[in-house]
Amino acid sequence: MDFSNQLGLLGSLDEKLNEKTLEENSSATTPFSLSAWQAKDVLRAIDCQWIEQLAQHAKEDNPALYMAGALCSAYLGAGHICIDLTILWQRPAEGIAAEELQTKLKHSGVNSVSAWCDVLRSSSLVSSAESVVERPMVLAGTRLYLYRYYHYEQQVLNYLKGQFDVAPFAVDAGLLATLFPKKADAVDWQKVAVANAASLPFSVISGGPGTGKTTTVTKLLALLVAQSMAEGKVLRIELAAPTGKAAARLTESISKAKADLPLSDEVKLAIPEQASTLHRLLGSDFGRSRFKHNKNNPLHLDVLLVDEVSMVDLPMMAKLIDAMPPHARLILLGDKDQLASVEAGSVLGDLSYGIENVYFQPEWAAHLGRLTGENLVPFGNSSAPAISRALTLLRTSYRFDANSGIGHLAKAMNAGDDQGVLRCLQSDYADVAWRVPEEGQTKADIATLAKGYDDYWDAVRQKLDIAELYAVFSRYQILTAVRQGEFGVEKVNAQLEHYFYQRGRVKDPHVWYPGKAVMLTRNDAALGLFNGDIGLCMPDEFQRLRVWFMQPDGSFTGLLPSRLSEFEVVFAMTVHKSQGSEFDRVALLLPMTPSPVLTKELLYTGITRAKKSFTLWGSSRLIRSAASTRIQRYSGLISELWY
Ligand SMILES: Nc1ncnc2c1ncn2[C@@H]1O[C@H](COP(=O)(O)OP(=O)(O)OP(=O)(O)O)[C@@H](O)[C@H]1O
Repeated sequence: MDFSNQLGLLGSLDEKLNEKTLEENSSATTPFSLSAWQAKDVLRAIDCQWIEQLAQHAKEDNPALYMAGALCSAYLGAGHICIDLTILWQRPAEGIAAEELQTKLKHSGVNSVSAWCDVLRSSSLVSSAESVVERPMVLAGTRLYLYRYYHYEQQVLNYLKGQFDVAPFAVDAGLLATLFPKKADAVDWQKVAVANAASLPFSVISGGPGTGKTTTVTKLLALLVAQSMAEGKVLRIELAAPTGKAAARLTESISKAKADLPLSDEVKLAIPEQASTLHRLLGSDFGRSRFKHNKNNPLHLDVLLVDEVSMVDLPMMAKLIDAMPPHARLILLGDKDQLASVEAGSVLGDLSYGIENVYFQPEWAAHLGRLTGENLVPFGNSSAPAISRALTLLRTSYRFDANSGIGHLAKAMNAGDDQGVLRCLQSDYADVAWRVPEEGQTKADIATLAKGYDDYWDAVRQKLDIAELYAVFSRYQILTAVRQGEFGVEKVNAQLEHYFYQRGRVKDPHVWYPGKAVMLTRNDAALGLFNGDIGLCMPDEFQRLRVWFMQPDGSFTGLLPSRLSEFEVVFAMTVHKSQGSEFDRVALLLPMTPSPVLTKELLYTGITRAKKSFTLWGSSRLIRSAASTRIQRYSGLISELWY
């Protein structure tokens, strides 16, 4: 979390408050002691620091304001865009009982949510959403935001609302029929998705693993390209994804899917394959949060396709939208059920909130029915909000058939069906296994887990070409749910390296060695590498060890290890870091003790990283509890778009 977001605004607040110095204000009594909540880990040091500074500047004796502000800051740290005072009143946070919060508020004269809102509205630190001015916080109804995040949310909402009234673009139904020649009995949602996205300036296509997202958007791009060619126009298309790995996968999938298109080579050639990271597309100057491309210097494109959108946080989405030229189309692709972004927001989840049940407004269902020849009347819903028009959900997985344990397990986990998950783990599926780790057995478990890397060590010994080695490495991955503790990523990596050392595969785990696998933990401006990029250490032709990174175009760059500053070993990685990647074989390790990070989204994301085999390591108690725990992130997007 970028704490400067909170503290940064104090700079401008400073000026507005007549350059009062901290010395002058040092007599200001901190109006409410936050230390009790900090001691319970409800607040972080940064939340308290921020509020104390605000209190010193504003000199308002207003505990109810500072309580709300501190919680707003803490919730942002946990990934929420705002807090809703109505919800907070009943359920403040883990570690604070509603009674405790309400008693504290009552002591400061606040007896209800509306009284709390009145107190906030009267403060010089809070702007009202009706007439926003630059103050540290904004109150919109009962939702309280830090100013910057309110602004990001408004940017996204204003963009979306601006797209809803655009008249649909013409779509060549004949071309659509060429691209989807077979008539299936059930609705062909891929065809509907293409017709929908081709009709609109903004669209979202969501689907689980193997539901044909890439196949579908490749056909969509083909349709757009062919239509433009027919009009004698050249379409500028850009492909992007949040991470280097996801961009490389998109490049690979699009180039494969293009080969099967039933269209001319001329059309195929005009569809780009090369995807870049969002940072690169927007012109990152790394350390800074500003990008080269923005409203004043928009991207030079007509169509932008962004994959793995579940990983895109609200600030990045706002910056992306800001850089879109007004005439361009934006197509978002992702799996709405995956873990939300590491940083604040759950943009794809919020946009797709009602996608499972709501479907299209009746006239839009009729429009798409005419284009596709599908009977979409049953999917018309007169109460569907405007956003529903932009969404299509792909429902059939072509990767996992009826016999696939991974498919069934993912489905049960996604539905939060804890009994179904256990039944699936106990069944005889060839592609799913379950192990319950026991205390004191870690050594044996690590040996079992390490066996998955046998192929990789063979490849290292044979000094395979780096591209082949990379491919072998990418087939197997150990995932962990947590960073610390038993079965946390740090300990597991150390234990694996030690095991490889004992087996003679690694001479000295404390120095660079052939086969060492690392993941960068920070963007590196000088090297043009990104957080999450994976490097494999192997000698070059002069027998000098280099760490090889795959570039988005599939080529490899070898760097001297001394040039890398922030990285970690990656024989195991967290599920968070695995988003955007897939592996043939996955072992997912749950911690030994309960953890708030164990949610159905985390396990679903871990399960769906596996293509051919999946082993879950964890107790039935923790698996059941995770299946029944959903991540919820507060924002105003759902209420503004869906109600
Ligand atoms: N309509 C279809 N009929 C048959 N096979 C299909 C269909 N659509 C996609 N496939 C196949 O299913 C597989 C997965 O498709 P694709 O890669 O497009 O899905 P995806 O949703 O992008 O997958 P991922 O989860 O890997 O991102 C591919 O082998 C593809 O050829």
